[in-house]
Amino acid sequence: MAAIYQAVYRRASSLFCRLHSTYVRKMRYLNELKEDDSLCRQAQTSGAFYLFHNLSPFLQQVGEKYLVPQLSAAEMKRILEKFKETEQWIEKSVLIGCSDEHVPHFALDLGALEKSVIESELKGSFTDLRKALFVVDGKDSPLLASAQSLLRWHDSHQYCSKTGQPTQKNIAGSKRVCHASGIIYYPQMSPAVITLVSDGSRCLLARQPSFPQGMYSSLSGFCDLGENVEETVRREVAEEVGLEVESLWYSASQHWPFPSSCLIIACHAMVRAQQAEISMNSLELEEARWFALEEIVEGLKREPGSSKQDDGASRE
Ligand SMILES: NC(=O)c1ccc[n+]([C@@H]2O[C@H](COP(=O)([O-])OP(=O)(O)OC[C@H]3O[C@@H](n4cnc5c(N)ncnc54)[C@H](O)[C@@H]3O)[C@@H](O)[C@H]2O)c1
Ligand SMILES: [Mg+2]
Repeated sequence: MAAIYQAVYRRASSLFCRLHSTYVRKMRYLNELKEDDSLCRQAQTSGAFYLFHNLSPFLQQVGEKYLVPQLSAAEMKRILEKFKETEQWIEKSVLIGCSDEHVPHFALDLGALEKSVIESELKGSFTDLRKALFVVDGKDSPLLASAQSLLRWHDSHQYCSKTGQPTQKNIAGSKRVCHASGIIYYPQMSPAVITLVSDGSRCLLARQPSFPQGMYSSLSGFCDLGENVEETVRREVAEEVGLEVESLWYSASQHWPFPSSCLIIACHAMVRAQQAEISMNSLELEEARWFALEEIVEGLKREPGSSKQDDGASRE
């Protein structure tokens, strides 16, 4: 009987593997880790850890490259022992993904421990996220951005906004609960739009006062409560440059960690060439003007950092 059961089980598991792609199995596994504290606690013992210090990610320079190292649970234990800290620290970490082989990835902020000791122990440095995003491999950027956003959210949601009592995170860090009121808090992000406005032959770019010298960007703005994406694009273009959008369409979207977690929705918008006179809102913008295609092509040829203040430090 047991042999039949085993055969049926093996057949069912191989069917599951064949029916579901690596991606589907990975997403289901991550979802299980978020829902099941004991499974996630177990996963931490074999996980890989990305380190942060006061929200700055840990990088290692190898030759010209900047790597984002993953530490094993054993290496984490060794580092924490240096500080006479217990492994309980590991429970402060948050789940940020997993490999195709289901090795779970966690992020942990060691901001309460001496930065220089960790840096010299691990031969690397904690680097401001804006600078890190300019130097790491492109595939690591989304990971650093979303890990920092999640760590930032936990750091600023330690207390229930209704009762004032401490909130507790689940092991994965996908939510926090106030046990006094039963309120569950989920990580938040703010939707925002970024819009390339065109009059058919030129496109409109602008500068905020905080931008590094020489940097222009398309218009952006946060969605107001109750607005859809189209309404936000029309309002922001009207508010910032005094133009009426005639038509618009969605282009792409990405998570953006500044000033804190945003979902940036990129759109194209057209205005009538006959009504393209800019009336800039100088409370928000320092400069806004139309650019011809040749100017954009020329500008894109410039190396990042070629202007004196362009270190990305004040970039939005
Ligand atoms: N990638 C880029 O080139 C680029 C360029 C510009 C802006 N951005 C991003 O676009 C987003 C919108 O930026 P913006 O400055 O144009 O917005 P904005 O035009 O809506 O103006 C910012 C102001 O909106 C208010 N605001 C409303 N909701 C807010 C929220 N959830 N968070 C913070 N402020 C809020 C604040 O008063 C803030 O000063 C930001 O995340 C910014 O970092 C990206
Ligand atoms: Mg704006």
